[in-house]
Amino acid sequence: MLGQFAADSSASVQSVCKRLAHTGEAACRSTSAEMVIFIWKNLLQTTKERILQQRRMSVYSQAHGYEEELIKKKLQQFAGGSINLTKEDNGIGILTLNNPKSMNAFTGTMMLELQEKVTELENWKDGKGLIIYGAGNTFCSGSDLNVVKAMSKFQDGMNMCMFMQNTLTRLMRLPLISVALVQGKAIGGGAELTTACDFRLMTPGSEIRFVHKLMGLVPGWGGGARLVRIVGSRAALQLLSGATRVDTERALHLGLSEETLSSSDEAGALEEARAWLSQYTEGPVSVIRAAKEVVAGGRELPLEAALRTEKDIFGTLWGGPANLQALARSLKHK
Ligand SMILES: C[C@@H](C(=O)O)C(=O)SCCNC(=O)CCNC(=O)[C@H](O)C(C)(C)COP(=O)(O)OP(=O)(O)OC[C@H]1O[C@@H](n2cnc3c(N)ncnc32)[C@H](O)[C@@H]1OP(=O)(O)O
Repeated sequence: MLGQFAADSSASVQSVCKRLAHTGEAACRSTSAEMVIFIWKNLLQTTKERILQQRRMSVYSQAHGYEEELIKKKLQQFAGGSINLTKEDNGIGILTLNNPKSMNAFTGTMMLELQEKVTELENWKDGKGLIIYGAGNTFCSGSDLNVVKAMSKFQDGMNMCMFMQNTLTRLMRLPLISVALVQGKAIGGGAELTTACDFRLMTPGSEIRFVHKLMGLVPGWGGGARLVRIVGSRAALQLLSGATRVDTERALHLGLSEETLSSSDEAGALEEARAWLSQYTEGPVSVIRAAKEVVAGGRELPLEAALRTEKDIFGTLWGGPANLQALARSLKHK
């Protein structure tokens, strides 16, 4: 957390320095006390803008009775595993769920780390794509059952639900084309996490299963609402009320998975997933990110709002470098 704050603050300082460079002349005339106040004001403003942007991307705030600091403190008590992020030069991020002794079940600290990594991805301006996969040849078995048992009080459950919905909604809204690489099992919250990605790729023998009914529950990480949008309400109702095991064949049939990969091992499957994703991430960063943003708007907003969003995003590209270069090349799309 502190590390992230330091990184964010340093990014903010850099951005303030850039602004200072632009207004260098005026700043030079200031006394040093005025300079300090100026830097602090800018730093505060940048931090405020970042927090506001995160709120806009989230679903719940204090107004909904959501107590973020309280739930963060509680989650901190359940340590274990990690969420790792590597950002490759080709603009593809690799997010690893790493708790193989529990089939990558989410401990409390993993939930917190996921939120931190999503923030990091929101600030990654060169990113185009994201692959999420689990360590040890399996995707994720949902919440750590020890956490579920310890958080059985109503308000804890509600806060954890809102925490995970906020994080997964921000993940879904990233301007990156995202893929869940499902090896082994994606169970409960693990199945829900796959629905926060734009695409799912499965390896032979893997399965996605919403087991919530068997626990006397329904999805709470937003996986129910997203599943309806992916497979339609009839199939979603069958998968939830039947706690149905969705194998690779059924997932393809339902449109839940794009493709069954040929490799079962981690390295091979990751390589295949990278190759699959690169079909869509090749090209200028601004254009790929804009394509995802247009689709995200179309997926979530009422038509008029989506159209206006599309216009705004179009406006960021029209007459821009990628557009002018393409025009100069007089391309024919044969
Ligand atoms: C409510 C919902 C949500 O929050 O929205 C949730 O996600 S609740 C969580 C929903 N998920 C579940 O209920 C999954 C419960 N687990 C299972 O059904 C099973 O473990 C499978 C995931 C199908 C794997 O079975 P398999 O026979 O292949 O392996 P296994 O059972 O020996 O599991 C390997 C080790 O991982 C642990 N393990 C597996 N899933 C776990 C989980 N969710 N929390 C904590 N530990 C877990 C097992 O206890 C075992 O540890 P030891 O070797 O030490 O014994």
